[in-house]
Parts: sequence; structure tokens; C-alpha cells
Amino acid sequence: MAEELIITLPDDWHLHLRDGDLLQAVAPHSSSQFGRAIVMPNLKPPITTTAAAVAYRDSIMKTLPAGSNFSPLMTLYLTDKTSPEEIKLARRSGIVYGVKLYPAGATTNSQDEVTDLFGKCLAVLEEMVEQNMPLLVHGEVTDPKIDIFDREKVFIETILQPLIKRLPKLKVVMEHITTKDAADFVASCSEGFVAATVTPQHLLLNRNAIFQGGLQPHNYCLPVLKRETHRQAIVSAVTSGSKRFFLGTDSAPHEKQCKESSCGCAGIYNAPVALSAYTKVFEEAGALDKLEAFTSFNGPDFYGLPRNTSRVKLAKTPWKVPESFSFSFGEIVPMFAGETLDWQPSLV
Ligand SMILES: NC(=O)N[C@@H](CC(=O)O)C(=O)O
Ligand SMILES: [Zn+2]
Ligand SMILES: [Zn+2]
Repeated sequence: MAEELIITLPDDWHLHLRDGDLLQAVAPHSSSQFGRAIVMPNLKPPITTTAAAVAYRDSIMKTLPAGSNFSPLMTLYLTDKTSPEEIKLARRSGIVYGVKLYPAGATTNSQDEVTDLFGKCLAVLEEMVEQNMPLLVHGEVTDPKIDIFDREKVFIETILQPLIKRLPKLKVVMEHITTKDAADFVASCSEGFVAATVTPQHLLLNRNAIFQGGLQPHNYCLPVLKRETHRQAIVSAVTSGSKRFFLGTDSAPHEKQCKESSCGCAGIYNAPVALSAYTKVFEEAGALDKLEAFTSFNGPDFYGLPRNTSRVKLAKTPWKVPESFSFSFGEIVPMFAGETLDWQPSLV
């Protein structure tokens, strides 16, 4: 069994860096372990224009330590009002790498978004094909009549399949997939056009983790964790060697008091443990030889970007995850708080 692995520096293809104090607090955990990150636009207010993305990128760059090579790849938040012209501006800016679809009300800060994708956004989607701009989707329907555990499957059937049929040349990333249905669907689509990101929590935890010994708010995220058979299916998908699946942590920090509340926020802060956690998944599947493609090759290949050239070492040295990280504004509790993990990353 390997005691040390050296792999190409990974990128995070789905990350929430937030803004203000929270950005300052969490940026180092990602910028020290990843080359690039696709930065989600669900701020308050959301990043809906290229101008706002440029300003947000500037504020991220200001938080990075001197000499950091971390590169934030920005995204726009699709709304019913987004114009095809905005897509052209985004492409010309050279800093926007995707447009994010949040079905209205699907998740944190997604109140006033797309209500009718085909009715209101078709011209924008056609321009995205023209500009080779990927659509990144939070793939859950929001109809309250649909059971929360079925929302991803129903999204595939009612939105994604018709969308891909209508616009087969649109690049689509199904973000944070959680089900066998999603893994099978992505595997059945054209390589290079449809791909998926997968989080550490959906690979390592099933829905029991939300209720283990009492309600566990730090294991609550969206899409919600699913049953064990689904977890096993997405582990098989990512460890199969398929190029369609890549690393996207969905690290989504919320202050401890917002998680431990009578109405707790959705989102798991996993940036500090992400590389250890993904390595554990591949080790347990006997597929450490497939880890690097998932963490460091498939993402840039899909986005048409060069692979990173620097490397990271993963040493099989047990380390204890902090119970929480404290800041002037409050605390953030990471995934696997207080637990011991095996693989410790460091830049080489
Ligand atoms: N994943 C989550 O549970 N929450 C994310 C939003 C998202 O990615 O859906 C957040 O911004 O907090
Ligand atoms: Zn999401
Ligand atoms: Zn997310």
C-alpha cells in the first residue's frame, strides 16, 4: 500500500468562496491546495453581470497571499433577465468560465432566478453554444410536491434531457451529483459535452449521517445526502476512470450559528479536508491509480484549459481535523470535525 502519492495540483470545479469576512476566512483553505477554482456566483446579491464578476474576482485576488498562483475562475448567475449580449461580454472578459443555473428556490441564495428555462432563456443558451460557454446546473427541481430525495432524478427527466436534446452542442456540467440516476445519465451522454462534479460528502456519507445519534446539521447540504446504493453508484462512476467526472468540492461555509439553528442553512464546509477525503474514497475503492485524473485532468480537459504543472504530495500520515475554525465574526465547523483522516496534502 502506498505511503505517499505525488499528483498534479488539483483544481476545484465547484466552490463557494463567499465575500467579506467569510471570504477572508476560507480563501486560504482552497488557495493553498488547489490551482484553480470555479467560483459560484450565489452571493447576496448574486453575480449576474460580467462587471460584477470582475469586481468579485478582484476582491478574491486581494485576499490571496503574495506569491499565490491560485486562480479563481468566475461564473455568472443565470436569471430570467440575462441577455445574450451579457454572454458575449462574459466570453470577451476572459475571466468568466461558466454560467450557473439555479432553479428558483433550489438552494442557498437562489430566490429570484430562472423560473422558465425554455421560455425565458433559450436565446441565452443558444449564445452560450456559440461562445462555447458551459452551463453549470444545480440539478434539482423545486416543486414542493416532489419528494426531496427524488428532485435530482426528476430534474434529469424534465429539464436536463429535453435541454440536451434541444441543444446537443451546449456544454453542461451537472454539479454535485448524488444519485445513480445522475451518474448513469452523465455516463450515457456525449463525452466532452456533459460532465459532472462530485463532492467528498456524497462519496463518503449516506443519508444516515444526517441523523446519526441525533440531528447532525453539519452534514446537511443540498442536494441532500442519499441512500447507500446511490453513494456506491457515484463511487463506482468516479473510480471507473471515466473522463466525465471531476472534482468539485461544493465547499459551502456557513457560520456555526447558522448551521446549528432551528432552520439551519444547507452547505458543508469541506475545503480543509477535501483532498484527504477524496484520496480516502479512491483508496477504499482500490483505485488510487485513478485519483489524479479525477482531481487534476478531467476538469481542465473538459473546460479546455491546460492541466496544472505543479504538484501536490499526499502523505499517509494521520491528522486530526480541527473541531472548528475561529474568526473574529464567529466559527466555522468543517466536515469531519474532530475526526482523524489518513492522507495529508502538501505542495511540493
Ligand atoms: N450545497 C449547499 O448545500 N449549499 C450551497 C449552495 C449549493 O451548491 O447548492 C451554498 O451556497 O451554501
Ligand atoms: Zn448547488
Ligand atoms: Zn454549491
